[in-house]
Amino acid sequence: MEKGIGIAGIAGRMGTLLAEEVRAAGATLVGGIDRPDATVAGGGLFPDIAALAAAAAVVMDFTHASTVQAHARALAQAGTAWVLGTTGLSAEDQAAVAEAATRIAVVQAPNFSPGVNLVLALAERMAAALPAGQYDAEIVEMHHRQKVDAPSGTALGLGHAVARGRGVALEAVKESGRDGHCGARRTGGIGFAALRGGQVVGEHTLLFAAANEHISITHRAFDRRVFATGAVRAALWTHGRPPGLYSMMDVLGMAPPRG
Ligand SMILES: NC(=O)C1=CN([C@@H]2O[C@H](COP(=O)(O)OP(=O)(O)OC[C@H]3O[C@@H](n4cnc5c(N)ncnc54)[C@H](OP(=O)(O)O)[C@@H]3O)[C@@H](O)[C@H]2O)C=CC1
Ligand SMILES: O=C(O)C1=N[C@H](C(=O)O)C[C@H](O)C1
Repeated sequence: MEKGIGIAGIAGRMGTLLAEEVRAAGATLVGGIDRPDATVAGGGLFPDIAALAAAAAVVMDFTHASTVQAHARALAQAGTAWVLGTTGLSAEDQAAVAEAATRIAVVQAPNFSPGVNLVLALAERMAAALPAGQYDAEIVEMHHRQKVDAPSGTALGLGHAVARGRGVALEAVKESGRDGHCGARRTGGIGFAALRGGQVVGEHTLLFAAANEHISITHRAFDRRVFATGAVRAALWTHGRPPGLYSMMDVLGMAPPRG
């Protein structure tokens, strides 16, 4: 990779670790963008995403959903690959990601840990095997008090995996933020609950609750570094990759072959 790796959000919780992991992988860190007065450990602080995109072969992006549409345009224009970890995207943001992916390689994942991606694959298989009329699917997540979006991107990813397994669209069956007289649970609904507190790195449980048994699968991240090493792996994987919207499953070799 001639130009090296850039980081959007380089001074943030993830950005700081990403910079360390780029160096640990023996790759070149060109620098990143963040708030103008940010201190960056290694590489330069670029004035904006266009300048970073011009200098880097790939940008790892862990910022805020409000940046996504501008970053999509700048990276597509520069022909720079994009590893997108930011969560909380709107439908319009997601459309901008898909548009960029017609021109550049984009690896988008709500969670870059190998363990969560295995859980996502298992979730789809479990949902396909357990009748929706008997097994109520509930997704519970907990994160640190600073997290700004809910449910987490990973929780939504789990919801989509369950919905795929059941052959339905998540939007049609999602039950989020129950409060007050919300009525009885809908058959086939996929429920979400988000807890926030302390410095929890990220915990996700998918529960299938039937009348006579419960099955649950839980992932706990103890250190953000697990996301950072996965994202650097994804960034290196983009080298020479044709335009397209890829997932961490593609990077891990767990995705079904593309038709
Ligand atoms: N996919 C995955 O595996 C993971 C995804 N995430 C996601 O990554 C994102 C970031 O998380 P985290 O690192 O904890 O958050 P932080 O708030 O610690 O870091 C984000 C950084 O981006 C900066 N930033 C925000 N907007 C801009 C902008 N317009 N231009 C330049 N810099 C900007 C912030 O600056 P300022 O503080 O001034 O706003 C901050 O320094 C979240 O969406 C989170 O959900 C997190 C962990 C793993
Ligand atoms: O904001 C975080 O911290 C995390 N965000 C991601 C998400 O929304 O799923 C991944 C991880 O759980 C940490």
